[in-house]
Amino acid sequence: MAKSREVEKPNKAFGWAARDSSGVLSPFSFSRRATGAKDVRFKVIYCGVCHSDLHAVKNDWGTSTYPLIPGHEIVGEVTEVGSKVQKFKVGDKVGVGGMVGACHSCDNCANNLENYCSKMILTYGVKYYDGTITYGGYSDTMVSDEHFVIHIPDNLPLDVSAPLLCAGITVYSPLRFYGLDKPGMHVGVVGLGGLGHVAVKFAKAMGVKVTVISTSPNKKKEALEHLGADSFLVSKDRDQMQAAEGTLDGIIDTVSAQHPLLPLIGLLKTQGKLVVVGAPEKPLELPVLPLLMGRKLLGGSCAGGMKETQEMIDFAAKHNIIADIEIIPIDYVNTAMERLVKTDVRYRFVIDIGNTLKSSS
Ligand SMILES: NC(=O)c1ccc[n+]([C@@H]2O[C@H](COP(=O)([O-])OP(=O)(O)OC[C@H]3O[C@@H](n4cnc5c(N)ncnc54)[C@H](O)[C@@H]3O)[C@@H](O)[C@H]2O)c1
Ligand SMILES: [Zn+2]
Ligand SMILES: [Zn+2]
Repeated sequence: MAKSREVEKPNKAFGWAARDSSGVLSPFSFSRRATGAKDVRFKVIYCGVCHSDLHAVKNDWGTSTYPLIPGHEIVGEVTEVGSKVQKFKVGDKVGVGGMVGACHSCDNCANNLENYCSKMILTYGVKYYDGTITYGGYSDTMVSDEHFVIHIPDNLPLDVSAPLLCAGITVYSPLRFYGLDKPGMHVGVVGLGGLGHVAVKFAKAMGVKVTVISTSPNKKKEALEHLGADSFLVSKDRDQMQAAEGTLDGIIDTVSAQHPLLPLIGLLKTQGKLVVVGAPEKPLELPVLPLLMGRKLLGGSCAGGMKETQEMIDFAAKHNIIADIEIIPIDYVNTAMERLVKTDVRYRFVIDIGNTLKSSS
């Protein structure tokens, strides 16, 4: 008996948390629940810095609670599994993305769309079933129900695959769902940041022709020569935009701030699809007539279900798709956030949690 009570005691954990909407992160001690029967516990080795982490620490969406430990591109190595865990064993390389819970009984869950379950539990900043608050991956350990844990294939290094757990699935899922994955199609990617740069790589691996649409020509050479895009449009250059009107089957719009949709709708062919995945805090203006005139479609998409997330990672492993990252120590994270505001990153910050996050206690 004494032993089982001991096992149920929460474990000490350590991370970096924002305490208020200044968004400044600092060391924070907390606890993680004991490993339950269906839980996987792992040592966090790397965690990506998603722009959503920045929105969250600054309470851009008005939903944040503090202290808030961000991070939902979490990878590491399994240190303990519960008695009923079937898919994982100690030593496995694993990852957790944006969610750690769902109801498992609604239509969305039945269709492997846990990400759209009304009871979906985010990886950080919300209440878990046991009443505790979820904390993200800017921390030393992670505990999650095995259903929300992803196997990282052996040929994918952990640091460059961490961003796939959010950025990767967020662009892979709409490319598949909206049918923008057919060889020979022509797809635009707007915003060449964390999401955008992996969108280019996934679309190219699907055999799609890719045009990057960016506000400035700064990233043109890299987009074409390094990321493999076929063409590059500067959205502020009217002549270029006009010449490209009606050429795209679809667009994945990853822009994190307010921006005009009209020029993007103009780039679509008849029946083309504009898919918005960026999450600006303010509403975007939607000009309806240009949609009607071309029977065009505007859609959204949020991350992806667990089955599709594993499929995405396996696809990435097969096609050698990895994120382009800048590895940073944890004590650089506030500077990294400031640089993210200025879009000064190529193309994802990844925190070296394993080597640099040390508990002061
Ligand atoms: N739908 C989802 O499930 C989901 C998942 C992850 C991230 N997001 C959201 O997607 C957005 C992008 O995330 P990210 O991590 O790739 O961010 P990022 O900062 O790495 O990239 C954002 C890109 O948008 C560009 N941009 C910023 N402001 C712009 C403007 N006013 N006009 C044109 N371009 C502009 C930047 O140059 C950059 O290339 C964020 O809003 C994030 O919260 C959504
Ligand atoms: Zn994210
Ligand atoms: Zn559900």
